[in-house]
Amino acid sequence: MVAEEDSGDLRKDDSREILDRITLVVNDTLATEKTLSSEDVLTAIDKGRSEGGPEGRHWVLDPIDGTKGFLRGDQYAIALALLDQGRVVLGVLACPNLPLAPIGKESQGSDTHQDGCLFSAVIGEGAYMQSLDGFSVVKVNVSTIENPEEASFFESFEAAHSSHDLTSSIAKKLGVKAPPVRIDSQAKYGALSRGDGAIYLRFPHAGYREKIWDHAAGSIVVTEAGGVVTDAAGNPLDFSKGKYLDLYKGIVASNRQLMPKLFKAIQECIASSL
Ligand SMILES: Nc1ncnc2c1ncn2[C@@H]1O[C@H](COP(=O)(O)O)[C@@H](O)[C@H]1OP(=O)(O)O
Ligand SMILES: [Mg+2]
Repeated sequence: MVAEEDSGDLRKDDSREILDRITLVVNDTLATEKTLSSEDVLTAIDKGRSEGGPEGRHWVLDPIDGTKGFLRGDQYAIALALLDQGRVVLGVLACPNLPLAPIGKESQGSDTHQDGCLFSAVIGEGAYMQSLDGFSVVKVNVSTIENPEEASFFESFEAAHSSHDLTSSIAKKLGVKAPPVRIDSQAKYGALSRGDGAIYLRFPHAGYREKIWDHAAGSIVVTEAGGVVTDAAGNPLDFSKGKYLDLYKGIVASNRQLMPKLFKAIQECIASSL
């Protein structure tokens, strides 16, 4: 398993109390007769130390994606994906604070006010959403919008995670009328997969390297919903290189119809920002 966290901090002396609390929660949650010790819990966390790569199968886990959103009480996600020979073949994305009803659009008179969505996708089988309590499974599809002026786009809430200036110049060039929808975590991929918006733009600042656990589950949910996820040069994301993604500039996700115009605007805006 390739996972974001290890047990390093929990093994420190001053973490004893929090480790005891975590061990209690784990034992309350697991449906097993056996009671785990704190050491068992630490050992289980450290099973996430695999480096991934092009061979065999690897689970890829981000237990809390969008830590900033989680702490603010906004959006976050629990993201799990399966790599087979370096390719994402399955993804599950839990978004406990994402409304089941569409976000980022004019109110559509929905009477659903429930929060908590679970997105899932298996390669070749489409993408699905259900409520976190396991009801109402629906197939999801990305937006079919072709005119960029009618498209709305998602980006990071945190300006430190993605350049809001660059996305704003891209949106302006495309004639996008709606303001950006800024939310944390891979919940953006989930919302995109059900057509809440039509574009997701992510341009981390120079020097930041994207990790596979931040995109594996989200990207298969979007591609199985009919969307496209690439870097800013149109290259597909390559999950076979270990923990990191080698990207040109950033990540772009949208529907097929919008991609040509989107790339043209992206190239022009990147060129004029250099
Ligand atoms: N400086 C950074 N630039 C881009 N992404 C970052 C940066 N620091 C952390 N992240 C990661 O970006 C992802 C969330 O970004 P966003 O919510 O803006 O989409 C998270 O995986 C977060 O890590 P983490 O999972 O530890 O929260
Ligand atoms: Mg993350």
